[in-house]
Amino acid sequence: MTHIAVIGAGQAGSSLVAKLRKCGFDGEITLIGAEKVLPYQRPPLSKAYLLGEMELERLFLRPESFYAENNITLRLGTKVDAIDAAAKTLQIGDETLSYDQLVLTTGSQPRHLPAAIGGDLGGVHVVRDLKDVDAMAPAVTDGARALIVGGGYIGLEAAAVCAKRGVSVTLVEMADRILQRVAAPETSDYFRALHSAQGVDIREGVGLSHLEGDAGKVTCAVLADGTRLDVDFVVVGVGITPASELAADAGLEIENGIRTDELGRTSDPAIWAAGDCASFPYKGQQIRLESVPNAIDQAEVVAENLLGAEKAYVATPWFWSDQYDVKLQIAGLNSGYDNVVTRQGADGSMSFWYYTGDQLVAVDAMNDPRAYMVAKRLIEAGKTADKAIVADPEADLKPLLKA
Ligand SMILES: NC(=O)c1ccc[n+]([C@@H]2O[C@H](COP(=O)([O-])OP(=O)(O)OC[C@H]3O[C@@H](n4cnc5c(N)ncnc54)[C@H](O)[C@@H]3O)[C@@H](O)[C@H]2O)c1
Repeated sequence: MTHIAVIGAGQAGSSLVAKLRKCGFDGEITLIGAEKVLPYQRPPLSKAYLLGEMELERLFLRPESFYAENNITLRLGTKVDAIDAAAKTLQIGDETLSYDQLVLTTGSQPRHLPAAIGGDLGGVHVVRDLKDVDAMAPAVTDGARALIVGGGYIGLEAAAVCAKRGVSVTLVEMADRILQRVAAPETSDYFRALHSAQGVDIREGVGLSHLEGDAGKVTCAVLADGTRLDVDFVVVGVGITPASELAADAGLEIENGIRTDELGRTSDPAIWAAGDCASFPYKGQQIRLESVPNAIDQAEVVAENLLGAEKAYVATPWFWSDQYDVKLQIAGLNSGYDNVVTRQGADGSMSFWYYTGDQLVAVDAMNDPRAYMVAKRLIEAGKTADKAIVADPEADLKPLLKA
């Protein structure tokens, strides 16, 4: 019987095995995950779960019974030590497990601050896994003082939760503006103002020099400009690196993560990859997307291709982030844009529409689901939006879809 093994039991791995069964695959499936918990959703970790407003069980993507009922062997708390691509086996401690097809959905690892600058002190937290948030949550109390390093999604979402809990927050962003990896300056300005209004002290263009501690626990942060801040805890949100070591050691091609073709196949014909760890061709580039929608969509396409569909993965990038009562929704990738149209919506909602010439390439929408939905559909269809209509707050956007 054909055996498909999947390494990595996160969003991509869980979606992939479910899709295999949905497509009628009746061979053997093994889903291997290093963490001991059932596959869970990560987005609530830096929001509702950190706030203590979401139970652990509600994080699980599927109940345990799902895997049993679908005859999927779940091997949690299991670390794969090596892949022997020639022999088509996995080394797990003393055990050797054979596969016919292998999928790598190994995700990514958070970057840590180096130990040399105090990154290993107690009270210094990353936000990636359940255990990270469980370790940090008790520190998030009224009156505590926090330094957040990094003004990306993790840093800003953590800042919002901390501020809501009465923590006094300073956030340092090394680049000249927050959210520079994912959004344009207009959106950075919007979120800077939002956080400032909640009392978060955002400092851009300044990095962290080092952390100081007492009895192994962080007490003080020294910024690159010499500023000293007394702190009770530190949140580190300085990005992630794709988990590609196993693949590299197995001799697979690595390029910005595990390199795949448009089908999701790596340089070894029996090994596939999907999610945060995988790079794939997109409009002439080899890109990697760090998002839940990408993890699901790519994994599902790989599942179909494992069964012979030969279907190219066509990414339609979209992202979201919740901060305070603002929902940011992003459609498309704004790389290469050269002009922006601002649309003021009702009740303080807003959207920024990015164009290359007259071609719409991306939209950031704040509390404006309609603008987001219309833009996403236009971008997916390769269409554009008349700038005068976009800029007119009274104009209905829906007719743009019919243009
Ligand atoms: N809502 C969402 O979509 C969401 C929410 C949380 C996390 N995530 C994902 O989790 C991953 C990690 O998020 P993240 O925010 O850590 O990564 P990120 O790459 O989005 O942001 C990291 C930020 O840290 C800054 N930085 C790096 N080194 C620094 C330093 N030494 N001092 C100060 N600033 C520094 C960078 O300039 C960058 O702005 C990403 O893939 C992200 O997309 C997504």
